[in-house]
Amino acid sequence: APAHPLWPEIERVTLEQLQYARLGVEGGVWQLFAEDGEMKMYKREEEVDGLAVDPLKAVHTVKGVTGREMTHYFFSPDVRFEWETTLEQMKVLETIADDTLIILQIHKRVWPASQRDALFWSHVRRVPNDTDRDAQDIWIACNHSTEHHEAPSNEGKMVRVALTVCLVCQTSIEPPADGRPVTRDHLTCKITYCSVVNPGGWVPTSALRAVYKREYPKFLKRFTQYVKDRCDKQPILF
Ligand SMILES: O=S(=O)(CCO)c1ccc(-c2ccc(C3CCCC3)c([C@H]3C[C@H]3c3ccccn3)c2)cc1
Repeated sequence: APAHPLWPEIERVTLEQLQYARLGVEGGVWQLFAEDGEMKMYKREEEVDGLAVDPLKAVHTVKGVTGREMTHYFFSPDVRFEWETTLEQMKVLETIADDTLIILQIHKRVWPASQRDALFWSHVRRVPNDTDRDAQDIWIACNHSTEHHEAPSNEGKMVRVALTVCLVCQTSIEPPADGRPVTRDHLTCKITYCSVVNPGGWVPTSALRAVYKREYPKFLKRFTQYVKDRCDKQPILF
C-alpha cells in the first residue's frame, strides 16, 4: 500500500463506506423521496448545529455496464465536467496513486446558498466478493473531505462543504444459454450511491432540502446515462 499519511484513513473510510452501502435501505429509517424507473432515492432527515445534513442513499440498476466502468468514470477527473453540471472549477491537488487523488472542486452557486467548494480525497478500488465466490468483484469509489496545504480553508471567502460519498457497484452476468460470448446485453450493474454533505455554513433547511430533492435525482440519472453512452459499443472492462 502506498506510504502516504492519509493512507490509513483512506483504507478505513473506504471499507466503512462499503459496509454502510451494503446495509441497503433496511430498518425503516430511510424515507423514499424520489423514484425514476429502477432508481430509488432515500434520505434521513438529520440536523447538525441547526444545519440540515440529510444522509442520502440511492439504489439503481443499470443494464449494459460493469461496476469497474461505472466507478472508473465516477473517479476520473478528466470526464467530470461531462456529467457534473453543478461544477464550476476542479483541480487535482495531489496524485497519491493512480487510484487515489486529492481534488478541490468549486461548485456553482445553488440559490439560496452562497457558493461552496469541496476538498476531498478520491479513491477507487476493486473488492473481491467475500460472500458469493462466483459473483463478480465489487467496485467502490469513495470521496471524503480532507485538508490540504494548497487549499487552506478560505478565511471568509467561500464556504467549504464537508462530504463523504461512495459509489458501490456489483456486476452480474446472465451468461447466454448457447455458450456464445458475453455481450453488454448480458450485463447488469447494481449501484448504491451514498452521500452525507454538511453544507459548512447556514442554508435555510427547507431550501436546502428542496435543492437536494431536485439535484440528486438529476445527478445520478445524468451520471449513469453518461456511463452507458460512453461504454456503448466499447469492449467490456470487467
Ligand atoms: O458525488 S460527488 O463527490 C461527485 C463529484 O462532484 C458530490 C456530490 C454532491 C456534492 C455537493 C456539494 C455541495 C452541495 C450543496 C450544499 C449547499 C449548497 C451546495 C450539494 C447538495 C446540493 C446538493 C447537490 C446534489 C447533487 C449535485 C449537486 N448538488 C452537493 C459534492 C460532490
